Amino acid sequence: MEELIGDRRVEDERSLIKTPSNVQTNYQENDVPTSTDQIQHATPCFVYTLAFFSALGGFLFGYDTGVVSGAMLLLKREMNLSSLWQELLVSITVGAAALSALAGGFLNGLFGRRICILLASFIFSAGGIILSVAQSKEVLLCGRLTVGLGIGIASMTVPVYIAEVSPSHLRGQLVTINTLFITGGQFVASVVDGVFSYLPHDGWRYMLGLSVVPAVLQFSGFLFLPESPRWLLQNGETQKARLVLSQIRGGVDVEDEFESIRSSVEEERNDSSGGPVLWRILAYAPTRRALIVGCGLQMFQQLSGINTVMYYSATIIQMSGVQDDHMAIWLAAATAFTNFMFTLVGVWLVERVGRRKLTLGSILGTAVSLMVLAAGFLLSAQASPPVTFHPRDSSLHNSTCTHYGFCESCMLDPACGFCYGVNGTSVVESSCVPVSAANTETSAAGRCSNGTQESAGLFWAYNYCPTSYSWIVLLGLVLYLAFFAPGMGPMPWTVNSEIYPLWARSTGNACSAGVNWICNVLVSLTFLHVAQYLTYYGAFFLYSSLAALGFVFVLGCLPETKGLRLEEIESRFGRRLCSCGAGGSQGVLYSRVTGGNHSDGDVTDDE
Ligand SMILES: O[C@H]1[C@H](O)[C@@H](O)[C@H](O)[C@@H](O)[C@H]1O
Repeated sequence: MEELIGDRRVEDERSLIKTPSNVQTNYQENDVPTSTDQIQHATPCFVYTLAFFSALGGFLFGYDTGVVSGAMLLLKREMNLSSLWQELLVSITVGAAALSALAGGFLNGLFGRRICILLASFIFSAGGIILSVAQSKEVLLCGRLTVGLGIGIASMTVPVYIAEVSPSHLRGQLVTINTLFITGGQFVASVVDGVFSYLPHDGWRYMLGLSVVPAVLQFSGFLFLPESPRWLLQNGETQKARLVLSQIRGGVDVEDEFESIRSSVEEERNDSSGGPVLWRILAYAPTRRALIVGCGLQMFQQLSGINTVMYYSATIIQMSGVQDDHMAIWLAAATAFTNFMFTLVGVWLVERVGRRKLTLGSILGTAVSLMVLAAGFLLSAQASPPVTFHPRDSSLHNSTCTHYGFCESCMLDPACGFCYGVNGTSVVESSCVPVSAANTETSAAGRCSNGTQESAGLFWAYNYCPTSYSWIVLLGLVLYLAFFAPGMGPMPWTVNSEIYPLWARSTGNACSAGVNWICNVLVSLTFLHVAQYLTYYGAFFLYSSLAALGFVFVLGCLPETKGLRLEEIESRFGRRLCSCGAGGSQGVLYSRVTGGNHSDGDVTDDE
């Protein structure tokens, strides 16, 4: 019986999905457009407006996490920041995001999605203002903490809100647009960093303060936008929910959809055994499995090293011989742009190939490109130029840097850099010397204390070594972004927004977003140490193995949710998922739910 109902719902839903064949058949049979057809053709602009204003939260998430690297270059000079303070200013935002994402689950359940988005944009605006007027590093810290609180709430609320207001055939695409806005925010931040890095003073105030503009835009927009109809129904505001649903669907008949939400809310109410939501999620097998899948995806997203690769992109590019600082900033902007463009590919693919195939292809490609990156670093390390020149400067005698025999070991010590000359294509007269405490672009003493002096044939390499294998590293970087950005970038957010039943949605998303931010902090804080112990190629081999592990996880645990109504997705987690491969019990589950019909490239294609 249960299975029959499941079949009917999927059939109903499938007829709502726009495919040339079903639209045409309806017209031929009835001659009069049905309400289903109207839904197809009239995906109302209102849904896009809602998605746009919500995704501004994603933009701010991307902007505020991306802008700091460029701002830091100026801040450390103008505010005389020690490396501890620099690290604090970067990581406090991510740490605060982790905490507020976790708290966001509670706030979402209590006050609704709309209030939480309003709250996040208010916090973003406040944070931007604090940062742009800061006169001391303590105030800066306070501003960075504030924006972190905004990022955490936005990162878990926005995907949920978009998923809840979208029609199912567009849901994946619209939620993925939020990640497009995240990567768009990171790209805009890198351009803003580039532009304001030319200002002699206070460029960082503009960089950090500009986030107020989208924040105020989002706040003003959301004053007029509605609450999610699903949350309204769950909180007993039935009439309002019906009104909002029909407004969002452009006035077409929403009775079917409304009834399906209502019956699932009622079922949940009757089944509800009480106790804290997290406990109920863990105690009920389908939601427990959903939580494992959601948190696992978020964990593997971060463990495959996206933020390290993005952060490290400027150095990777410098390895290829770009010495000029401004040039490196612009090339880092090109990396962010590549990330953005490939996320766009994800928006295009998600409703065509589905979440599962997209994630599988993406994580496999990510693992392989991390291997390419690692191989590039390995070859560069093996060809690392030796130290051939030992300056007599007395201030260098006590430095550990002078003990290193090769550029590779010199570069792995954050206190040292490599000063070298070039004769044709070979490195000559190279020395390992301490880096200046105030500015990593120069050495503390010796020939490179004035930075790069290309006219004198002298070069300063901090954090990298001159190598002829840099093209392999560059290739690895581009491949990495091409594979990661369409799938592993957006899918963890998209999948999480849809796999939990309504009663568990806020808490489930809060936990998985929390896992994302915690793993983000872990990876970025440990990267330098990992690189020191394992060297760069070791670190990237490690990320590659973690991504490979992620592939196995996705293969065994992630069901396809494309095209299903939110209320139907719970059934996908009703059977054991994680012990099976694509042909295991998951395959059985798929054919039951879909009645074994594989047509239209719909929900069945992953058996
Ligand atoms: O999905 C996003 C995206 O991939 C970003 O580029 C990355 O910085 C974030 O950490 C991630 O959550």
